[in-house]
Amino acid sequence: MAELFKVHGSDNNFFLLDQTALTAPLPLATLTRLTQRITDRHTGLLGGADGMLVVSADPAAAGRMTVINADGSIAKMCGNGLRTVSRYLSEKTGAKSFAVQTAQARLQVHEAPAFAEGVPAFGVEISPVSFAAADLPFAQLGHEQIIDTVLPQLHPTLRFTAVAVPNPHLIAFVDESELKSDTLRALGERLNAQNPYFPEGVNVTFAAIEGPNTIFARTYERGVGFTNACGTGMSATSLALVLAHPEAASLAVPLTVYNPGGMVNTIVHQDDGRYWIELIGNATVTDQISIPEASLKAGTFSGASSTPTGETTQYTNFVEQLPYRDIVAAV
Ligand SMILES: N[C@H](CCC[C@H](N)C(=O)O)C(=O)O
Repeated sequence: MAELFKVHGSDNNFFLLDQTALTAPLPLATLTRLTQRITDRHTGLLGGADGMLVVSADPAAAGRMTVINADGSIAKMCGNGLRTVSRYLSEKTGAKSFAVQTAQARLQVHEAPAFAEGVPAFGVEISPVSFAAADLPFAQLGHEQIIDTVLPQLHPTLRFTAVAVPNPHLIAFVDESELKSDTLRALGERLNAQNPYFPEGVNVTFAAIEGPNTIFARTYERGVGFTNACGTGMSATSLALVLAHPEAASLAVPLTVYNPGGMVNTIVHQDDGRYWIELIGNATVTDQISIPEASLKAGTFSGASSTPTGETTQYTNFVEQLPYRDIVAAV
């Protein structure tokens, strides 16, 4: 029997598979098929998920994380997922601070103080950061870089920032009524269908500034649709906030980012002219799954059986006392 875990960061939920525990690693095509099936919200396992996190061996890091979106596309990174992979590797190796290899970068991670009883937390590095059109990519918008800029092709008045961290993100700061409206869905759907502006799709985040160093963020994700939270999205939004709204946030000062699934802290750093963001938040394991390795090899989850860990209750208690539950109820 092989083992799988259902995990989440800010309720952005995933299946986590450690390939090193299998008799042989699965080919990418099998992993993709398995992800599409197991994450399906109607026919998948345990109500499906937003994607799959695959852990493999790496010669220069505690492990390597591959991120597969629910639709089978590959993501360059996943901030909420990396916290759960960090917890998994920390419990496996005993290390509290180490590096994890991702598609484009080797990122530093560390255990952080728990957010609440039974709500363990990890801090992860989000980098590299780029505003270059080629790195998102975007085209035909009339700009080399998009920082706090009106893009009439997309919306008559909203001001956008586009940044790769390295996942591609498009961000707008909006008021709470716009945050709750259907504008985000319409824009997310449009920019993730065939379109001339973001030919490879883009994660779209709307955020409301709630006070000094405090925002509420919602993301429509490339390859998934609406998720409860997007870790790289909240990190990119924190950087956009520092650049576009210096009255609300500054470099090196912790920010609190609320989201429909919970909250995280972020710190935007600039070292030697290079931006990077620290993302700190829960790393929760909700279920332990045992599954025949033959099923995994066939790209299916037949014969899987699961046991809840009990962490869901503690996480729910933590989330219920957070502010802005009225926004969560509305979106
Ligand atoms: N939810 C993830 C990001 C997934 C990104 C993905 N949707 C893409 O860029 O393809 C996070 O916590 O950072």
